[in-house]
Amino acid sequence: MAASASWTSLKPSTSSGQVSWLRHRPLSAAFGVTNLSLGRHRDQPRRFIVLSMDAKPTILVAEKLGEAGVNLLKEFANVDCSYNLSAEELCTKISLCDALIVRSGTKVSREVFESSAGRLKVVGRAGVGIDNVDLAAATEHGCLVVNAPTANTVAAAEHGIALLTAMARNVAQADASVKAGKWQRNKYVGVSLVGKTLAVMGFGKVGSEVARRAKGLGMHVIAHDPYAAADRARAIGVELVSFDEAIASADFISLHMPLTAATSKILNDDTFAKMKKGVRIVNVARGGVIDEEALVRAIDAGIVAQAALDVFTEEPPAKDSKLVQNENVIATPHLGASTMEAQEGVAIEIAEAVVGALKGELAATAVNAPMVPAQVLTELKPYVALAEKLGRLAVQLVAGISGVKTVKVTYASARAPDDLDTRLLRAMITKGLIEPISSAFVNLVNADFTAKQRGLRITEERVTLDGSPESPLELIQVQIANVESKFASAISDSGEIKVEGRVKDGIPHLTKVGSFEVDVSLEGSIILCRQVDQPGMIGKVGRILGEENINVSFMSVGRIAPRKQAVMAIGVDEEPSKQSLMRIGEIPAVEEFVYLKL
Ligand SMILES: NC(=O)c1ccc[n+]([C@@H]2O[C@H](COP(=O)([O-])OP(=O)(O)OC[C@H]3O[C@@H](n4cnc5c(N)ncnc54)[C@H](O)[C@@H]3O)[C@@H](O)[C@H]2O)c1
Ligand SMILES: O=C(O)[C@H](O)COP(=O)(O)O
Repeated sequence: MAASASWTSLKPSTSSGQVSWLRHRPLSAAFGVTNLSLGRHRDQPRRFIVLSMDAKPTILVAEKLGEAGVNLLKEFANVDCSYNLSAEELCTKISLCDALIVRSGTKVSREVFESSAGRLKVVGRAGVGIDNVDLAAATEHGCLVVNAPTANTVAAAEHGIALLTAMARNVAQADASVKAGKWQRNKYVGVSLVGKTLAVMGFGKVGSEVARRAKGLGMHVIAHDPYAAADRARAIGVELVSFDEAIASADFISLHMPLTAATSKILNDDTFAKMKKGVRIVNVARGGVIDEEALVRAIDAGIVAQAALDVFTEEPPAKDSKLVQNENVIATPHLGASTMEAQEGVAIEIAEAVVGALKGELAATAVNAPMVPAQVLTELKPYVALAEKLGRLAVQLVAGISGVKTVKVTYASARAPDDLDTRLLRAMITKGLIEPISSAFVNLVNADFTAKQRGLRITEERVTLDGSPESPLELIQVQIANVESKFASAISDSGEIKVEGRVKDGIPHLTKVGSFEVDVSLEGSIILCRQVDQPGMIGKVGRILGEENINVSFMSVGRIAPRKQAVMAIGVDEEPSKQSLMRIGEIPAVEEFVYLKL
């Protein structure tokens, strides 16, 4: 990563040693949006992705969404409800959209992200499953993916139970028979559920609700989920067992895991062969977790007595699908989430998530970024700002020709290590490090990816302090190794550029530069001066700035010893002119200085 292209570095000759300053390119270019709003009162929420309030974003709703959700979106954005778009039409439209909302019927492929040319900032999945969204491509394009993970849980669980009971009592087949004018009471004798073993595969939100309801029907419920907590299962009277034990002992198997590389075709010829003869299968998860051809074979072989399917590998399945046409199979057209209540809930949940994300709030339902619970976020907010600003300062201290490759971040906290999630802080430091020197748009979603792509290695260290863990962090330190600095005093005794900051009264402060203690609030911009400590320096610098009507927000001097070298940190609200900066550099006692834009 070369720290040069976007800065103007001037080096006027002075009698007092090296003088240099850096001019930062406009932030709006880094964000790739127009009218970026940087002005922020300290009480305003910290924004992560900032879109101008006067440029209304455009949201494409590509599948039917509950009215309440659409109305919420319309309060904030231009909403384009265009359903049944072809892949080409979606790719064409997407370059004009800031957000896209889909259900399970739209493939949000890599081409969609590429076609958006960076404009698409959020994909909202109005439901749970995100297997129709190319998450890797979204992350690489810095596009946040949010879903609505809770609003349809009960609906899906109820549909699972509906299929379970309907299958056991041949409801669908018997109904069709009666409508065909028949009265086949002997043909449609069913099986009872009470006392039977149900294996719930995937003990997440839907799976656990199915388990709870099945217990109410008098079933013996076991579950398999490699990631579920045994005590959560035990609490509702469910035993967690291995995959093989689950499928071998079940009379009924209900699938509730996501479709992933590991779960794809998890029910196949081999696994069907291990099941009890006459097992009955319910699938309201994803069609792809079953090898559908193997299921037909297992039904034909009498291993599987019946299957009740809401989801299919291809949706809709082929009209002549052997599976769907099998008389021992009942099928519904992906109706798990389709209740009035669930759809209203999902629509509101996704509309709020998408609008929040477009406003720059951190999403609680982010799929490709760490979820930060609101409470944690509130607590971390000033540290998030501190982290970005330290990154921004540190990289501006690097001399133009040096390449930033290794950054070490140290967090000092009295909290236990697992009580402080630093992913958000690391992402913001990365953003601060990369954005001033590139055209990259860095956010919580793509921070790690962008750093890796640029060969930037960020290591983190935790220092556990004694004392009260009331505040999450005592200080953050950012060190850049193996570089030269525009401001030699920023190099610590161990040879790295080092900046350190703390939060004081909710405001981020720079508290150390190199080996010098300073104290300046990280607002506006900063001038760092190394000088010979002597009376009148603050006055001299203050007068130069005052003559240009530059407001000084903070000044602090950190020195080795009286009358020896000192570093003066001056916070300014406005950008001083080159002439004023040159005049500061020409003050005889000033040995070096740097102007840093936050
Ligand atoms: N048919 C519908 O309309 C409908 C509605 C809602 C949800 N769903 C689908 O149901 C599934 C579950 O949804 P959820 O909200 O309960 O999700 P969830 O994330 O809460 O639960 C999924 C569970 O599966 C577990 N799991 C992951 N890999 C596993 C594996 N190899 N073996 C066993 N368990 C594994 C996870 O640990 C997790 O506990 C998803 O596929 C979702 O898309 C379908
Ligand atoms: O994953 C889900 O939420 C369900 O499969 C529902 O999908 P749908 O929104 O397309 O009904």
